[in-house]
Amino acid sequence: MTPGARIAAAIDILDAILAGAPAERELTRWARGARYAGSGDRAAVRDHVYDALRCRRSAAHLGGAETGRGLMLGVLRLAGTDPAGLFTGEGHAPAPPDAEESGSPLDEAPPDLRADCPAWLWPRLGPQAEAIMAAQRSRAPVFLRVNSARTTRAAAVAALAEAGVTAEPLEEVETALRVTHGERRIAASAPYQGGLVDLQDAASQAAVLRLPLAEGMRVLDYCAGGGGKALAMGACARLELTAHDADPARMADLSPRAARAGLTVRTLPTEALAAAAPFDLVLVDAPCSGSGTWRRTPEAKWRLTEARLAELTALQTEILGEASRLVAPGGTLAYATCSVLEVENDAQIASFLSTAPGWSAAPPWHHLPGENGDGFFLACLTAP
Ligand SMILES: C[S@@+](CC[C@H](N)C(=O)[O-])C[C@H]1O[C@@H](n2cnc3c(N)ncnc32)[C@H](O)[C@@H]1O
Repeated sequence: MTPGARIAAAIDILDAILAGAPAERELTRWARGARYAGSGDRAAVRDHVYDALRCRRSAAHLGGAETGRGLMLGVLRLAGTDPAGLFTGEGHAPAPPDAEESGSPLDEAPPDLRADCPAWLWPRLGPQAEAIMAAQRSRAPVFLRVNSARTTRAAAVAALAEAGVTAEPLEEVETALRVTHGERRIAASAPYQGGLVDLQDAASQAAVLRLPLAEGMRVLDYCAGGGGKALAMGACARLELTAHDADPARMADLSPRAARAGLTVRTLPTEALAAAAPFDLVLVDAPCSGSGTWRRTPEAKWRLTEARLAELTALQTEILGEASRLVAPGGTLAYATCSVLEVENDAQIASFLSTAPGWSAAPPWHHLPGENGDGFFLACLTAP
């Protein structure tokens, strides 16, 4: 495909996403129908689509319309590229821009638009709003977690290099590697297949390393999902690990993943939890807005509504109450989100403490999205 044809494909896909279709589904649908597209074309189209979704408000402003075409004109202008060189109308390239598509300058736009933040959310981000949203306008780095129970970072780097993946240790997080080349080769590589490394954001890894884990502890991952946090905890110390999720299908891959990592994780349904309690540590990696990870899932940024946020905070309050009843006396309830919103983080902890006599909390950890990982929040509460 020519560069112009790739942009034309991205325009069609973006139009479908703007009409409500999920981004991944649209990209897959397009790839199935575009047999002529090679892997380089598919990667380039995907990058165009995600670049446009991350910067949707500013791109629409610069491109003159919130349409696939407007977004792609805006994305090129954001990158300092004159769209006329690609919007040529030749072959499969989009038609040249007309006078109405010249867009408006960004420097006169309000700060929330320039930061690509939904307008209603801007006041809720507090004094760090600009830094939080600026970090989410570009692609996220890829991080791996080295399974420290099985190997070292140096050995993992060497094994990855043999598979064509270049990675370097991240100074700030002792288990993390930043992938600098060959990320598409990770899934098929021997160290990944053999459970020596796992894909996990560096902030999630740093959060797990902050948990008070010790040999022999009985630990429950209450919102386990695919089990990323359970596996990371299991690499920190020899634990008796239990995983639970309201949607058990989300844990379907957990047993084979655990086996690859050399761990055993028992999964339990809701009705079996009370009999299995108490646990020395219960981790609640709560369902949340994901506002600290929007550079990975930019469409979620635009789909979040005030009503959905209210639903999520009510669910978080309920989950904290349920999970707290499973913690042993003197044990730890660890509450985590990948959100940067106060209402999902500190406000939840304050509300829990106001209704749970005898519980105490250590100062929480706030991680802003940036070079060293996504936005993340962790609070460790001690049971009476
Ligand atoms: C942020 S995700 C967990 C990610 C996972 N811990 C990981 O590291 O990959 C939140 C999970 O909470 C689950 N969940 C939602 N409501 C729940 C509830 N009431 N009780 C337990 N799990 C719940 C969701 O199904 C989802 O898998």
